[in-house]
Amino acid sequence: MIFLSIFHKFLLHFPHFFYIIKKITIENSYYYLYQIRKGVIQLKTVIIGTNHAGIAAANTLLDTYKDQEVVMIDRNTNLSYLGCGTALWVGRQIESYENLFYTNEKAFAEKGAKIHMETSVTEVDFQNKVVCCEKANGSKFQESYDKLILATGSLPISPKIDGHDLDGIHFLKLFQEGQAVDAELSKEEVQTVAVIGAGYIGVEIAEAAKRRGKNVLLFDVESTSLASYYDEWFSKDMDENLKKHEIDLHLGERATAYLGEERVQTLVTDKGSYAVDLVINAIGFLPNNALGKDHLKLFKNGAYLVDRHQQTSDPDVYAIGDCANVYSNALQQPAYIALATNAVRSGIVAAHNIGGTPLESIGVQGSNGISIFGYHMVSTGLSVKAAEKFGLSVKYTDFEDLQRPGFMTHNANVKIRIVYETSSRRVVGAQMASFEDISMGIHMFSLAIEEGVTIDKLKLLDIFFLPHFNQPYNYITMAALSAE
Ligand SMILES: Cc1cc2nc3c(=O)[nH]c(=O)nc-3n(C[C@H](O)[C@H](O)[C@H](O)COP(=O)(O)OP(=O)(O)OC[C@H]3O[C@@H](n4cnc5c(N)ncnc54)[C@H](O)[C@@H]3O)c2cc1C
Ligand SMILES: NC(=O)c1ccc[n+]([C@@H]2O[C@H](COP(=O)([O-])OP(=O)(O)OC[C@H]3O[C@@H](n4cnc5c(N)ncnc54)[C@H](O)[C@@H]3O)[C@@H](O)[C@H]2O)c1
Repeated sequence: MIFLSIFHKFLLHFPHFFYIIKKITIENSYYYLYQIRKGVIQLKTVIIGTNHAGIAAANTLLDTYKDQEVVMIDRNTNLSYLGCGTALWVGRQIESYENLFYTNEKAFAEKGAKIHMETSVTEVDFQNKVVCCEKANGSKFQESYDKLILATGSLPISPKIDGHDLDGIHFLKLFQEGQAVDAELSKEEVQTVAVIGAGYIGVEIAEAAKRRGKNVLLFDVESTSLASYYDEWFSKDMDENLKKHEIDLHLGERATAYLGEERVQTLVTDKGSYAVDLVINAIGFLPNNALGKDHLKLFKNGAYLVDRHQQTSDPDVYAIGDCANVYSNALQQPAYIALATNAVRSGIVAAHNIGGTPLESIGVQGSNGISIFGYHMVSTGLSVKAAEKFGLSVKYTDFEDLQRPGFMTHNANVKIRIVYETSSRRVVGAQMASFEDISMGIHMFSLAIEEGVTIDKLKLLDIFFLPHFNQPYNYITMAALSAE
C-alpha cells in the first residue's frame, strides 16, 4: 500500500511523462478508485450544463465526495427550471412560475462548487483537458479538468420551412420561452394559436392556450396525438378529449410554410392554410452535441454514446441527461429518451463513478405520464406500435372496466394494455388511462420490464383489494389472466 501510494504520488508529479502508464495501470485499479473515494487523490470535475442532469451530478459529487473540486458552467441565467410546470402556469392552473425552480446558484456556491452562470463553453480541448469559456460580458477564461461531464441537454427541433424566422413563432424549452409564450397569450390581438406537434409539449400547451380562452389548432403528422407513447386504443381517447374541449385537431397534416410580413399571419400545411396569430413549435428534441460531436462516438441520433457508467468513448469524459443515450431494458439496446427523470438518474450514476464508487445504470423504461383536462394517461416501455417500429415481435392483452366495484358511487373507467415479447413472454410495455389517478400502477410495470418478468408471472400476482381503490378482480390481474 505504502509503495503504491509513493509510486502514485511520483506519477502525479510527472503527469505527462507517465500519462499513458498511469492510464493503463493505475486508473483502472480498485486501489485508485479507493484513493479517490477517500479523498487522497483530488479530482477536478467540470460540469457543462447545470440543469437537471448537471445538478444531480454536482449534488452527488459535492454531498458524497467532499474532497472533490467541482466547477459548474451554464450559459443560462437560471438553473433547475421544471419545464413540466410551463403549461401549468401558462394555463393558469398554478398561480406563478416562482416555485418551478428547485435550487439556485447560491446553494452550489455554499456547498463549495465554483459556479459560472451566463457563461458559454465555446470549445473543449479534449487533448489538453481544457474547457474554453465566454461570459455574457464577452470576457474569456479557461478551466482545466481531470474529469469532464457533458450535461448540455437538448434543443427543440426547428422545422426548416419558409417563414420559420418570422415573429410570433415560438419554441417551449427554456423558462424564458415559456415567459414569451405567456406574454403572447396575454395579448388581446392573439386569438388563434397553432401548435405544431401533438406530442407531450404540444398537447400540454394546447390545453393551456385553451384555458386562456384562445382558439387552438393542433397539428401532427401522425394520425393520432401522442403517437410516440400510446397505441391508438389510448390516443384516440385523448383525441376525443381534446375535441370535446374544442381543440381543433389536424392529424396527418404537415406544416409546410409560415407566411406574414414581419409577424406570422398564415400557416400553410399540405392540406390547407389557416389564419393564425401565434405558432408554437413542439416537434421533438435533438441532443445538443455541439461541443463533443467531432471527438466522441455518437448514437444514431447524434447523442453522445455512453456505456452503463455514463462514460463516453473518451474515458475522462462522461455524458448525462438529454445529450446522451440511455439503455432501454425493453429493447435491450441503447435508445434515446429525453426525460428529466432519466437526466437525474444518469447524473447520479456519472458522479458516483467519478467519485470512486463504480456504479452501473440499471437502464430505463422511459416511463411517462400526461394529464389533460382531467384525463390521465401513463405508459412505460414500448407500445405495440413502437415495438413494431423497432422490429420486436410482441403480443398484447387489453382490459377495460370500472376501477372500483359498481356499488361505489365515486367511480371511473380504467383501461390497461400490457405488451409482451412473443418469444420470451417478458413484459416490454404497459399503458393505462382513466379519469381517476391510476398513475402509481405503472411503476410496477416499469420494474417488471427492468427485471425481465414474464406476463405469466403477473397472472396470480398478489394484488390487494379494497373497494376504495379497486375491484377484487383487479384490472392488472384481469389483463394478465386473459393474455394468450
Ligand atoms: C415544456 C417541457 C415540459 C417537460 N415536461 C417533462 C415532464 O413532465 N417529465 C419529464 O421527465 N421530462 C419533462 N421534460 C423534459 C425535461 O425537461 C428534459 O428531459 C430535461 O430538461 C433534460 O435535462 P438536462 O439537464 O439533460 O438538459 P437541459 O434541461 O436541456 O439542460 C442543459 C443545460 O445545458 C446548458 N448548456 C448547453 N450548452 C452549453 C454550453 N455550450 N455552455 C454552457 N451551458 C450549456 C443549457 O443552458 C442548459 O441549462 C419537459 C421538457 C419541456 C421543454
Ligand atoms: N409529461 C412529460 O413527461 C413530458 C412533457 C413535455 C415534454 N416531455 C419530453 O420532452 C421531449 C420533447 O417533447 P415534444 O413534445 O417536443 O416531443 P414529442 O416527441 O413528445 O412529440 C413530438 C411530436 O411532433 C410530431 N412531429 C414531428 N415532426 C412534425 C412535423 N414536421 N409536423 C407536425 N408534427 C410533427 C411527432 O409526430 C410527435 O407527435 C420529449 O422527450 C418528451 O417526452 C415530457
